[in-house]
Amino acid sequence: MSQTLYLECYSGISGDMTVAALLDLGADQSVLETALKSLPVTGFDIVISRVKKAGLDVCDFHVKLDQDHENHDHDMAYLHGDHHHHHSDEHGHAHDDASELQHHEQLQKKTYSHANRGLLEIVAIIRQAAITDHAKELAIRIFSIIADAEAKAHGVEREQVHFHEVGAVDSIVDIVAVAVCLDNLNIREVIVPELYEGRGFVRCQHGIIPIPVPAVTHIAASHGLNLHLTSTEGELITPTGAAIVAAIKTGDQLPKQFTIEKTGMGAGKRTYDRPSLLRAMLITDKTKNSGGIFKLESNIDDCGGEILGFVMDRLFAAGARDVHYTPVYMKKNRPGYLLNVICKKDAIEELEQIIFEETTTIGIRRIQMESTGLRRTVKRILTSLGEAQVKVCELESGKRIYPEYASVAELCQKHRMAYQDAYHIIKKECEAAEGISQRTLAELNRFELPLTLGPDYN
Ligand SMILES: O=C([S-])c1cc(C(=O)S)c[n+]([C@@H]2O[C@H](COP(=O)(O)O)[C@@H](O)[C@H]2O)c1
Ligand code: NI
Repeated sequence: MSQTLYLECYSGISGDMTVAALLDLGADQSVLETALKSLPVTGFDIVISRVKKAGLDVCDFHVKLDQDHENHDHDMAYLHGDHHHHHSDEHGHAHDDASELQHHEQLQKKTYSHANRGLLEIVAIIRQAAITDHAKELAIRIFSIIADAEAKAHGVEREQVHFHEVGAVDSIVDIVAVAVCLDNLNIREVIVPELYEGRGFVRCQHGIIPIPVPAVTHIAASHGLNLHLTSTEGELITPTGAAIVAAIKTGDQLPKQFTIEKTGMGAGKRTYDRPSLLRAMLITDKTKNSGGIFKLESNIDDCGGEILGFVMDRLFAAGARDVHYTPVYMKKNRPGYLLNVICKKDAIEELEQIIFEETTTIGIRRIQMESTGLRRTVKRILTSLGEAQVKVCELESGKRIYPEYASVAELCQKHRMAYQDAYHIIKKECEAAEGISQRTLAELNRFELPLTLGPDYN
């Protein structure tokens, strides 16, 4: 069964935090390790461990790079210190013709080592990995979102974007790992209400850039992400984190009522004034699974009574909770009927097919509704007239018994009695069998009205 993931981003989000949170939620570590070994990329190793964050036991996913591939991603002095930039070149992102040629040569190779990759090379790397098509498609989607944001930030075409930090080995590993873990957990719905972000400036290979960094603002703008700015000094949302959310988010509203099946916590590497944590939860939407009901509606002015009677029977037989018609005056003053069908979500498809097949309608409206129901049990109780089927409903003030129509009608026929008489006997005897005693007037007085009614209450 597919699951709903809720990402709680109170300390922002990055690639490694997401992988760690998903592993903590139960993504298969050996599946991930096999997937990452199949990447045609050298110079890295992964370490999965437990660390403490604000005293909490949290999963950590670390991509260990060899010396040739090391960057400053987790070096707070480099990111936020005022020492001089390590790299003298503030390189742009556009390819010239020569580097374009070099790219295409490299696409032919089976392994890739340099850090300044373009989207085409990264896609080629992902395609060669031994991972599912769904995971490949997801990883490519995340990188494409980053490529579009980088293109906007640096004023170049998407194909000319040359990734630096975000195209380095650790980013490829993080993004492929996120895709493999989500696929492994069979997650199809993802709710991310908001992303908390810090403020100030951060150093990257181009120089010192404002927070949220441009790649993040472009991703947030193009994909409707809700940002929540805080007074924390520093970058809480990385471009990779924002792109992951943009690629997988299916909603930003948590259901009104849900249960938590599992929680996972992933550690971030950077230290700020708040613990660097990403909390992920697998949740079940209780409004969908229990009270979630729908009304199907259709106005019909050109369909005979026999057909409407017949379709009602078919709808009930196919699982409709209720079916009824309301007489209406439609356009051009035509008398017609409004067909109302109440049903559960999983019955919608079949019921709509029946309505289209049987009636002349060419459109059905669908409305999701909320409902409240009393707890009820259907019981068969032995009475002096025979066995009767009743519904026993529970209210705060006590139980109520409702004899079922078909059962009362059967006993009426058997004893040649009037319906009301049989109903009365069955109800009384079933109430006694269920221990429902006759209540006094004081017990029944729920509106706190005077017990002796005055002359105004005629
Ligand atoms: O590498 C590039 S081009 C780059 C661009 C930007 C822009 O916002 S533009 C920002 N950064 C910084 O790189 C690190 C790593 O990001 P990951 O997404 O790979 O974790 C981060 O601090 C970015 O702000 C790089
Ligand atoms: Ni950039």
